[in-house]
Amino acid sequence: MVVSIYNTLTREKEEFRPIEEGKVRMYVCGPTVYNYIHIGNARPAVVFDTVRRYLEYKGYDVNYVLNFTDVDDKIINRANELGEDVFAVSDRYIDAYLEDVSKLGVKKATHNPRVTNTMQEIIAFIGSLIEKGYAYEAGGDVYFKPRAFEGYGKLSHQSIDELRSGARIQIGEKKEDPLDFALWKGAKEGEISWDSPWGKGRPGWHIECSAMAKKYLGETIDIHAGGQDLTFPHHENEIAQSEANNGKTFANYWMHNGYININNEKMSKSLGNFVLTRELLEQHDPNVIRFFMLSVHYRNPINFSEDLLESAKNSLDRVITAYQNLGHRKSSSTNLDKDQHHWTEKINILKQRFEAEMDDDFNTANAISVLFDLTKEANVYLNGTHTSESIIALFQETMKSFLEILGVNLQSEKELLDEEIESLIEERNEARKSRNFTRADEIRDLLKEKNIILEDTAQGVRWKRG
Ligand SMILES: Nc1ncnc2c1ncn2[C@@H]1O[C@H](COP(=O)(O)OP(=O)(O)OP(=O)(O)O)[C@@H](O)[C@H]1O
Ligand SMILES: [Zn+2]
Repeated sequence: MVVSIYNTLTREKEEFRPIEEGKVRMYVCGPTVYNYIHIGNARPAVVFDTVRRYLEYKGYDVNYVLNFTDVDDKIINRANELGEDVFAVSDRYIDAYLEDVSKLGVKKATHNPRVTNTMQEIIAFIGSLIEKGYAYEAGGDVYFKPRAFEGYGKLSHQSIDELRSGARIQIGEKKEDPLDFALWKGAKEGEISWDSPWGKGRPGWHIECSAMAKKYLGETIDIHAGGQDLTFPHHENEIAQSEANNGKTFANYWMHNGYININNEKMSKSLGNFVLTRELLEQHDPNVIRFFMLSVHYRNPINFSEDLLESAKNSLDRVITAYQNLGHRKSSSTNLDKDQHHWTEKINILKQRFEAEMDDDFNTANAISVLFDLTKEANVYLNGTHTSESIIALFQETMKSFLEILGVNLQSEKELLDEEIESLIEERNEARKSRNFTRADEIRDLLKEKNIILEDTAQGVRWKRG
C-alpha cells in the first residue's frame, strides 16, 4: 500500500510519490536554542521521527534534516541576561535538545545544520534574491517583497490583500511595505555579526531554512514539516524565498503537527504554562512519554494531563508484559499446538491493519489500537494449554516491529528486572534443594510482592507477570 499524507498546501490527503525512487528528502524546522525544550516542542521531534521510522520501515532511504537556529534575537537577549557568549548559550541548548529527544527515542538526524555554519550559503541566497528583483536593501537590512512573488499565501490559504490589511510597519523598521520581511538584519553596535555585502549583520529566521534545505536536500524536497504555528509566516515565507529564487516547487508535501495544550491553551514559553521535557523525563519512563504523544493523531491537539500519562503507562505496561510473558513461555512450549495456521493468519491480518493505519497519514492513534488487539490475542494464546515456539516468535516479532515503528524501546528497565527474576528463581530452587525453606519462602514472597506469579510445572518453574 502507498502512504498517503495530509498536505497542508492542498488541504487533502495525497498519495506519497517521492521525487527519487526509494528516497525521501525530508526537512523539519528545528528549535531556536535559547532554553530547554518543553514537551510541546518535543512533539514535532517525536511525531516526525515516527514518520521517518515508518518510511524507513516501508523501505525508503530517508535523508532527514533538522536545523538549529543558533543565532537570533531571543538567543542574543538570553546571552546578555546570563552574561554569556551567544555560542555558549546555543551550544548548551543544542546539547540539551539532543539529549532530551534522544531519551525520547528520536533517531539522530542525517544532518543537523546550524545557521552559523551556513552563513555563506545564506548570504549568497539573499544576494541572488536581490539580483532577481525579489528583495531590496534598506539601510543595512535586506527585505523580501512578498508582493513580487505570485502565489504568496498559498500554504496558509490567505490572499495577499487579506494579509496586507492586517500588517503594520513597526517603528524603526525600514521596509517599504508592511508585508515585507527581513532576510538580513544589520547589527547593532557591539552585537554578534557577520560580514556581508550589506554590512555587518545576521540573517532573518525564514531565509535560514530555505538555504539549509537547499544545501542539504536540493531545490525541491519531498516533505517539509514543523509545528502548526510555523505554517504562517515561517513556511509561507520559506516557499516564497525558495520558489522565487530556484524557480521550482520547494516542497511537495507540507506536514504540520497540532499543539500540546494545557487547559486547552497552547503550551508556550511566553505564556509560562509549560512542562520541561527534562523534568518530565525525571518522573516518567521516556517510553511512556512517547507513547502518550503518539496515542493522539499528530494533527490533533493533545490536552496535557498526568491522567493521560498514567493511562499511557498502564497501556504500555500491558503490551510489554504480554511481550515478556511470550518470552518466558517460549522455552516451555509443548509445540503441540494444532492451530498454527489460524494464529499465523490472525497475526498477519493485524499486521496489515497496523500498516493500513500508518499508511493513512501516519495514524498512530489507530495503529496503537491494533497493537492493543495484538496484545489481547497474545494473552489469549498464552492462556491456551499448548503453545508453539514459532507462533510465540511471530507474536514477539510483530509486536517488536510495531513498537520499533512507534519508537518505543523494549530494552527498558523491565529487561533487567527479568534477569533479576530469573536469578531469584534460581536461588529459590537452590534454597529448596538445600532445604533452606525460610529463604525459599522469602524469595517466593518477594516475587509475589512484585506481582510475579510462579507456576510449578513438569517442565520446571514457569513465571509470568500478574
Ligand atoms: N505547544 C506546542 N505543541 C506542539 N508543538 C509546539 C508547541 N510549541 C512549539 N511547538 C513547535 O516546536 C518547534 C520548536 O519551536 P521553537 O523553538 O520556535 O519554539 P517556540 O516557538 O520558541 O516555543 P514557544 O511557542 O514556547 O515560544 C516548532 O516546530 C513549534 O511549532
Ligand atoms: Zn524553518
